[in-house]
Amino acid sequence: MTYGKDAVRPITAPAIRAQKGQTPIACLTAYTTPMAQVVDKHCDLVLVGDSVGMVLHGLPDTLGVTMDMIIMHGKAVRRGLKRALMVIDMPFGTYEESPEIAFRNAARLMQDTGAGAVKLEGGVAMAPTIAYLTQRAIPVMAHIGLTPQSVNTIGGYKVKGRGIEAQAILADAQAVAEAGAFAVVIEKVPDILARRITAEIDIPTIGIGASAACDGQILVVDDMLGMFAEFKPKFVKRYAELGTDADAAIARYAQEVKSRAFPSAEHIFGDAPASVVSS
Ligand SMILES: Nc1nc(=O)c2c([nH]1)NC[C@@H]1CN(c3ccc(C(=O)N[C@@H](CCC(=O)O)C(=O)O)cc3)CN21
Ligand SMILES: CC(C)C(=O)C(=O)O
Ligand SMILES: [Mg+2]
Repeated sequence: MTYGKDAVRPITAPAIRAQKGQTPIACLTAYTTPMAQVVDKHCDLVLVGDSVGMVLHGLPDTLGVTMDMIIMHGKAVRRGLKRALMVIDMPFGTYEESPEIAFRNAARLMQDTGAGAVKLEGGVAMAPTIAYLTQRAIPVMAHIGLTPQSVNTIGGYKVKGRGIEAQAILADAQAVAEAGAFAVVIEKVPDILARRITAEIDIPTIGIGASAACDGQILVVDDMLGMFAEFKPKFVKRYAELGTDADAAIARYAQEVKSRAFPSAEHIFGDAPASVVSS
């Protein structure tokens, strides 16, 4: 191991921040080593999202995701990365209470997984926490608009920032930029609002269901690969249909086992000594 060198991915939080107004920032989630390896080849930023709870653990929302759960996936992702910045979501309940508690948990996430930054949900209300962390060596990505950990107070995963609510979302964007976030995810808001925010703040905006004008885009990798079959929000573009492919492959396998078509000669080992097999 090269001292000091292998620890930092070539793409750092300040490098992402410097992409503002330059070429768009390509981001995806990953939760496992093999997926992280593929995303690392092509994307600038890999998010270990708390969506892992819904996508891989069958939870109904992201609120049940724990530190231990996200740390396990973070360690796996870290092993697959050579280049991209690794960002890890702070789970619900691990940062809202106070900046001090947020620091304790963010430091643990970075120490245990090797992530280069954390992400947390919230705008104006979380600005003091974002400032506290960034002033203490923890790069923070903010997340505004639709914040899935607030599903119970919002009452669903609807578009945010239509009508007068747009003012509050713009204030959130300005607050997190002012507090020192190196980038901000903007989820499920009208195109015109995401455009205006992107034009008005000096940190990169990363859109998900937001606008092509954002400084970057993010999706849940399982969604864009069509692996998470039942989840089809408007903002997800399907670049593959791996869920359908898996269904067909597994159906064929089960049928071939039952008909003894599998395994065939090419999958079995020959030449046991006659003394063993004859009786
Ligand atoms: N697989 C997956 N992809 C995601 O993008 C994602 C997660 N999981 N889990 C965490 C959050 C939750 N997110 C969500 C969840 C639902 C919708 C959504 O559009 N749901 C409904 C509409 C609901 C409504 O309008 O009230 C839909 O039509 O799909 C959007 C983002 C985004 N994040
Ligand atoms: C959808 C992205 C932005 C996220 O927060 C997650 O995957 O948890
Ligand atoms: Mg998340």
